[in-house]
Amino acid sequence: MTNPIADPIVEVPDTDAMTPLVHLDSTPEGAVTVWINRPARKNAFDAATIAALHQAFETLHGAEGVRIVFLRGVGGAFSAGADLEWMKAAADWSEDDNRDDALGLAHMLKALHDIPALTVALVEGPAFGGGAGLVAACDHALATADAKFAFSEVKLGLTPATISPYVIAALGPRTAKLLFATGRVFDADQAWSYGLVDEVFDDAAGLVAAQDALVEEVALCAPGAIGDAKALVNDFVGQKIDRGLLDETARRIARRRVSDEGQEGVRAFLERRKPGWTI
Ligand SMILES: CC(C)(COP(=O)([O-])OP(=O)([O-])OC[C@H]1O[C@@H](n2cnc3c(N)ncnc32)[C@H](O)[C@@H]1OP(=O)([O-])[O-])[C@@H](O)C(=O)NCCC(=O)NCCSC(=O)C[C@@](C)(O)CC(=O)[O-]
Repeated sequence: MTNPIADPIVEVPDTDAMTPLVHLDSTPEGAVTVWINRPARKNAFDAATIAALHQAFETLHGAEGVRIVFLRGVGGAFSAGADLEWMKAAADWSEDDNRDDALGLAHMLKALHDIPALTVALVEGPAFGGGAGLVAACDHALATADAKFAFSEVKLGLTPATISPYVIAALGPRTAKLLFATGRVFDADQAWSYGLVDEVFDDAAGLVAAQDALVEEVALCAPGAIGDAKALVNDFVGQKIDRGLLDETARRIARRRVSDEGQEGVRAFLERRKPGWTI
């Protein structure tokens, strides 16, 4: 597979420009940052933003050498969830047309969930509704102390439907029910206690330092092995430990043992040298 991100270094805008809606920014260590760029709408996503995010996430499925993917909002807000102007327009459509439209969001979230690299949300400011859903759909989340969260859908007469599988997995059913039913706003420390956020930092500088440390840490690891390790969790969560699962786990380590990465990593350890990953 070749890296489909031909020219991934994109300057991150400091303006309120509404296009392009999503930027990919990458480093030689295999770290990619996906920026949601609708700061004038607090990075709320409409159909076009969802399509752009979906495309970015799909691109990362086939991108060789990508070890870690960060998701961040331009302008100090993570995301205010579904664009309510877009939702309002959808009121004129039939229920079936609304379902087809909502499937776009459901598929975008699944594409994020399925990225082989470790995905990390970097949350500053509001992450409301579907924005908090994006945080839950990532594997890991870091936040600044000013971050605030809400599953505010019920206050709008809606439900957090397409995001719910990821939120329930991250928070567990009891907390998810409470937060879904009240729509209450909660802060970064509360998000940490609920398991939606893994670490809280005083400010954006602390967030970026933690981001850099993670990039350095995963740069030592084989990118293909990271993808396979993450797939173990996605594929085996909740599975019964039966004969079929034992066979599957043995098949997965066998595949790694015969891989170039597996052979190079073990050889390098025994030869007391750093492994030379090809990417
Ligand atoms: C985010 C804060 C706290 C920031 O609060 P703030 O910092 O005080 O900023 P603000 O409220 O002044 O917002 C700045 C601008 O962004 C706009 N804006 C802001 N949010 C949206 C939005 N979602 N859609 C469209 N526009 C939005 C807002 O209208 C305003 O526009 P301006 O007046 O400058 O022209 C506040 O704006 C707010 O409460 N926004 C609504 C957040 C919300 O309830 N989101 C849930 C959306 S429903 C959803 O996500 C459904 C989904 C996806 O979960 C369904 C499913 O799971 O299937």
